[in-house]
Formats: sequence, C-alpha cells, structure tokens
Amino acid sequence: MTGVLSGKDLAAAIRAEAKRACEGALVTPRLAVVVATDDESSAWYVRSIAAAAARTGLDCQVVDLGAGASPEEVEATLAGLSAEESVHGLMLQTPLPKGARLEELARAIDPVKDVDGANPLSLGLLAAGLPAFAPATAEAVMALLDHHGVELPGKTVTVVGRSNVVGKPLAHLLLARDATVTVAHSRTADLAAVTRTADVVVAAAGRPGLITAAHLRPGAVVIDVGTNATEDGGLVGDVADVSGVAGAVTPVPGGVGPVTTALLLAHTVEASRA
Ligand SMILES: NC(=O)C1=CN([C@@H]2O[C@H](COP(=O)(O)OP(=O)(O)OC[C@H]3O[C@@H](n4cnc5c(N)ncnc54)[C@H](OP(=O)(O)O)[C@@H]3O)[C@@H](O)[C@H]2O)C=CC1
Ligand SMILES: Nc1nc(=O)c2c([nH]1)NC[C@@H]1CN(c3ccc(C(=O)N[C@@H](CCC(=O)O)C(=O)O)cc3)C=[N+]21
Repeated sequence: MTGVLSGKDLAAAIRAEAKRACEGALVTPRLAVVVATDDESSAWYVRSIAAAAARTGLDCQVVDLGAGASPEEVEATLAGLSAEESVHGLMLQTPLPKGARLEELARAIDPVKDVDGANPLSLGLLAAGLPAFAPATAEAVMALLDHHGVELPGKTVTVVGRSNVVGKPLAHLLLARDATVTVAHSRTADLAAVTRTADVVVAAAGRPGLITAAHLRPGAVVIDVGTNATEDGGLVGDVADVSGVAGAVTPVPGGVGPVTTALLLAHTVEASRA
C-alpha cells in the first residue's frame, strides 16, 4: 500500500501560528513578490501566496514587471523594495527573463528580508550550517518528512534537480540531518540507477512523469516538488503513478506546494520581528 503524504494539515498548522503572530503584532508583516515571467507555475504560486497572506493577516504586494523586463529593471526594483522600511520579506519569482540569473539579481535582496533564501549569501550560510532563511520549498520538503515521521539519519536520499532554489539548498539541509545525499541532474548518466538505491527520492526537475516505478526501490518515500501546469489549467508533479512500488508519495496539488506557501509567510513574520 502506497501512503499519501499530504501537506495540507501541516500547512494549516504553520499558517495558524503565523496568524496568531500577526494578530499580536504592532506592524502588519508585509511580503513583496517581484514577478518577471509569464510562467504558469509561477502564476499559480503567486495566486496561492496572495490568497494565503490575506487569510493569515499579512500584507502582500505583487510587483509584476512582465516577462520582458530587463535584468537591470528587476535589480533596481529589488534594491528599491529592500530599502523600503514597510517591506519585511522580499522574493523574486523564477523563472527569469532570458539572460537574467537569480543568484546575481538576488544579491540586491537585503539578507534580513531574504525570506526565500535567494541571495547567494543565504545559500552560503545554509551550506555552512549557520542561521539563514532557507528557500521555502527546500524547507517544506524537510518539514513534510519530519511531519510524517520519515527518519533521515543514515538514510540514502537522492535529490533530482540542482537549482539554487530547490536541489542545492535541500542537499545541504539533508546533509545537516545526517542523510547520505546524492544530487542528480540533466547530465546524470543513469538516473534510475541513482534513484533506485535511495530510501527517499525528491523529484525537483520540472519534468512531468520523469520518475516512474522503474526508478524506485520498493518502499521508497517519494517527495514530488514538481509543479507543472497542464494545458487544461491543472497542475501535475514530476512523479508518474508509482502506487504499489513507492512506500509513500506526496500528492500534487496538496503536498509540497501548500507547505512552501505557508513557510514563506512564516519567514516573513519572522523577518518582521527581527
Ligand atoms: N512545490 C513548490 O513549492 C515548488 C515547486 N517548484 C517546481 O519544482 C520544479 C523544479 O524547479 P526549479 O528547481 O526552480 O527548476 P530549474 O529548471 O531551475 O531546475 C531543474 C533541475 O532539474 C534538472 N533536470 C531537468 N531535467 C532533468 C532530467 N530529465 N533528469 C534529471 N534532472 C533533470 C536540471 O538539471 P540541469 O541543472 O542539468 O539543467 C535542473 O538542475 C519545477 O516544476 C518548479 O515549478 C519550484 C519551486 C517550488
Ligand atoms: N523564487 C522562487 N521560489 C519558488 O518557490 C518558486 C518560484 N520562484 N517560481 C515558481 C515555483 C512554483 N512554486 C509553487 C509553490 C506552491 C504552489 C502551490 O501552493 N500549489 C498548490 C496548488 C495551488 C492552489 O491550489 O492554490 C498545491 O500544490 O496544492 C505551486 C507552485 C514555487 N516556485
């Protein structure tokens, strides 16, 4: 029997705590989200952030520069919002316009407002095991594993994807919890060989159906980070039907996504109290 690792209850609990903190706050925490893409999965995320912020009692300011924005324009916008006292949390949506790199632009995000851990300084601190905001998605994967009682010390974990938003920071968080970590990517010669040895497989490639039953050791725990928009307006992950082989799998929607959104708000509340 393949179990379903829902993120809904966990997300609700994180939001409830953030809400309590907002009710007691002198200043309403404010999150600014900068968008320079027309990507559908980013649009999904921005809508969930705005909706969750409204329910939780945070202010959310979306600054949409359009997919044609220049890197200079994005950088100047981030620098301006970083300097604004009323803004406590600041994030830049990916993907970015052609030629723009997140790790370069995010240097303009003040590290104390870097609630999605995008400034390379945050990633460096995280790698060194020092306090910093982790990208909400990477932290959401850890929170889901903990919430569902998945043990990590000594376990083998394969992360598929090495982006600075998900794969790389997640590898550091897993290492800090004494897992043995393998990071796979598009140049990995034999993906199935490195996923089949893993007790836990995290799929964060943005490729619908990439991970199949043939990629898994029987009983493996599968965390599906992928959020791929379908033509009919739905959302699918990176994991095909693996029921019967996987021990447990996170659903899409309803798995990593809601926890990511909730943690982004929690980070903003925390930043507003610093
Ligand atoms: N649920 C959530 O909260 C979130 C979901 N996402 C989703 O997660 C997915 C990944 O996001 P992100 O990390 O930003 O994406 P990127 O496109 O930045 O990175 C994708 C990574 O996957 C690797 N990859 C691509 N194709 C393959 C393949 N066939 N086999 C093995 N590895 C492959 C790439 O390798 P290489 O480096 O060689 O190019 C790259 O490292 C997307 O679907 C995104 O929408 C992202 C953030 C949050
Ligand atoms: N800098 C950056 N950081 C990101 O974390 C990031 C990004 N850019 N760009 C886009 C992707 C995509 N992403 C999603 C997060 C949550 C849902 C989510 O909450 N989905 C709900 C469904 C949506 C709903 O029902 O409202 C769910 O999975 O249940 C979706 C997509 C984060 N991303």
